[in-house]
Amino acid sequence: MKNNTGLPIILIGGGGHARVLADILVQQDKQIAAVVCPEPLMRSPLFDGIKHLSSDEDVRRYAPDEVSLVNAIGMLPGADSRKKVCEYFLAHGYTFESVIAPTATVSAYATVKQGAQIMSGAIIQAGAVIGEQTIVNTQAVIEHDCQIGLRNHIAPGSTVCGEVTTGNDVFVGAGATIINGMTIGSNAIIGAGTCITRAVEDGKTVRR
Ligand SMILES: CC(=O)SCCNC(=O)CCNC(=O)[C@H](O)C(C)(C)COP(=O)(O)OP(=O)(O)OC[C@H]1O[C@@H](n2cnc3c(N)ncnc32)[C@H](O)[C@@H]1OP(=O)(O)O
Repeated sequence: MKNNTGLPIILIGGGGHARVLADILVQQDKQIAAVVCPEPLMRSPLFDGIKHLSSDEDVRRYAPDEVSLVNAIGMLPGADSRKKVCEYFLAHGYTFESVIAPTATVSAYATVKQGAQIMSGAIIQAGAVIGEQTIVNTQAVIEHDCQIGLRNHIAPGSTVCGEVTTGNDVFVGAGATIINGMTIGSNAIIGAGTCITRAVEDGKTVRR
């Protein structure tokens, strides 16, 4: 019941993304020590028997070398809670665990950076780099040699073709396609179902 750092895991967040992550961690026989959520936890067998902490300050009763964190707050356009949690705990010396679902396919020649989350059925091809804290969600495809920045969310079913570069805090909506070689600026939002055929500037929202 250990994770890959050998430390018990604290899940920061108790919503839908947290339950999907908990499902993966349980499948991998990893130890979830606690879930942090200011509201009462949704009744779910996934959280049975797991300690409920209600604030980030509660986490600080654990020393940074006693636990490993998983950022279980989802990322939707315009919401910055995931980013704030990340910055707060890194500043206090904690480490975020990466999560790679057993059904994800990650090339041995790809790089998945610290705290990234590769969800069920996602595919990461050779030469791709997935930035820290980025979510590659269910069945998303990151093709060869893409450079995906820090804290992106590549939502379910989206396709990022070869040699695409994204900045930081980019959101790529469900089912979107980015054709090969494109550059997507930091904080850009790509609407669900959009096909991107031109570069997208920092902070731009593009929809169909
Ligand atoms: C596990 C998970 O569930 S992960 C979550 C995955 N979720 C997603 O991928 C959702 C991504 N979000 C979107 O695509 C959003 O709609 C955004 C961010 C592009 C736009 O959001 P907003 O600016 O708030 O748009 P809003 O909802 O107000 O809609 C404005 C108009 O644009 C339309 N619109 C919204 N999104 C899209 C889209 N992706 N493509 C085409 N039209 C859209 C709306 O129908 C609406 O049209 P109307 O004025 O004719 O009624």
